[in-house]
Amino acid sequence: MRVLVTGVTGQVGGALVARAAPDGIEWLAAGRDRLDLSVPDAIAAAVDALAPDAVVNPAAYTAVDAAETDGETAFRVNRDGPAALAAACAARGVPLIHLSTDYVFDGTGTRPYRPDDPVAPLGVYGASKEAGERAIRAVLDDHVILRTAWVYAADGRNFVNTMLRVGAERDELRVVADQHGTPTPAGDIADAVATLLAARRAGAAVRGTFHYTAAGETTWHGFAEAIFRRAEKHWGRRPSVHPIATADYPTPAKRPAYSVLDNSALDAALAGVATVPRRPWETALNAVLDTRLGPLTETK
Ligand SMILES: NC(=O)C1=CN([C@@H]2O[C@H](COP(=O)(O)OP(=O)(O)OC[C@H]3O[C@@H](n4cnc5c(N)ncnc54)[C@H](OP(=O)(O)O)[C@@H]3O)[C@@H](O)[C@H]2O)C=CC1
Ligand SMILES: Cc1cn([C@H]2C[C@H](O)[C@@H](COP(=O)(O)OP(=O)(O)O[C@H]3O[C@@H](C)C(=O)[C@@H](O)[C@H]3O)O2)c(=O)[nH]c1=O
Ligand SMILES: [Mg+2]
Repeated sequence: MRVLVTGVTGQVGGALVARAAPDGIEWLAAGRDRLDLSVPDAIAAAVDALAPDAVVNPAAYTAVDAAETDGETAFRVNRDGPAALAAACAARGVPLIHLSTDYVFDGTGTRPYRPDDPVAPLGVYGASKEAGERAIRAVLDDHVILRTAWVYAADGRNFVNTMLRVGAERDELRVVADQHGTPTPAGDIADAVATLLAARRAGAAVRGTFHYTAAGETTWHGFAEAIFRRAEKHWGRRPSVHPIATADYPTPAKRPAYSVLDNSALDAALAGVATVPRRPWETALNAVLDTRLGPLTETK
């Protein structure tokens, strides 16, 4: 089974193609040079040229604040590109696994969001991703939309690397403590996608919208504290992180106050076929930080 993977310079796409493909699966890595989501008219030809048996689409416009003033690009990349990709999959009769986000929710929920809970994005990025989900559902039955959240990897533009950069320079940081979610490593998402593909190859017909994150929940403040708890073992110092309210950290885009995702639908869909790998968020974070900062020694 030849699996076309987009966004291979990004966190999730990069983790996927860096990972050994499951038995019988071969990755076809397609960067922006081979498949540009902002040129929807060229997508069918790009897919035909690669002739995949399945497509995974982690490529996206992910700059949440920039999207507020560049909605045209965000919608082209996050809605029109995926729509064309889904149409190309439909024409070839192959499935699409598409990545989406917790930012499709408005954050007024009081229990973890289920895949069929109503969406109401607060910002342009979330709206463009939500529009992409709808566009895929409209043209391709054989799809999996996998929403995840708060993604990071040792390399990449993410909150962990922002905190490490700023925390290396300053002794005090201020981080919002009233937005709740679940930090999730790109490598774990890649493992979940690989599990889905292997299940698919074994004949399981998993279709629809699902959630996948690490286990547990925290706030951006709690995430920052955990980052520095581990970094201290490497650095021998620890900056203090002051909890603040969202109102005290103004950003162009509004973000959900609560976007914890209920993962049980995915586990249920794969029950009896495969176990979806999932670690507690802080266990996963510590492993990624040790990769990023080097091995711990006894003396540190
Ligand atoms: N990052 C996060 O915190 C979260 C991400 N998600 C979703 O998960 C998925 C993966 O995110 P992540 O890996 O973190 O994203 P990254 O921001 O790390 O990478 C984005 C990727 O998309 C590619 N890309 C951007 N524009 C285009 C385009 N016009 N044509 C082709 N490729 C393009 C980039 O390529 P290039 O290097 O050329 O720019 C890059 O490879 C996305 O769908 C995202 O919406 C969901 C929740 C949280
Ligand atoms: C750097 C920094 C951020 N913050 C706040 C701002 C914001 O509310 C929160 C997170 O900021 P970031 O900009 O790093 O994260 P953000 O870009 O909002 O991350 C999102 O990216 C997209 C792609 C997704 O799909 C989401 O799941 C989510 O991961 O932390 C502080 O309070 N203090 C700080 O020093
Ligand atoms: Mg950001």
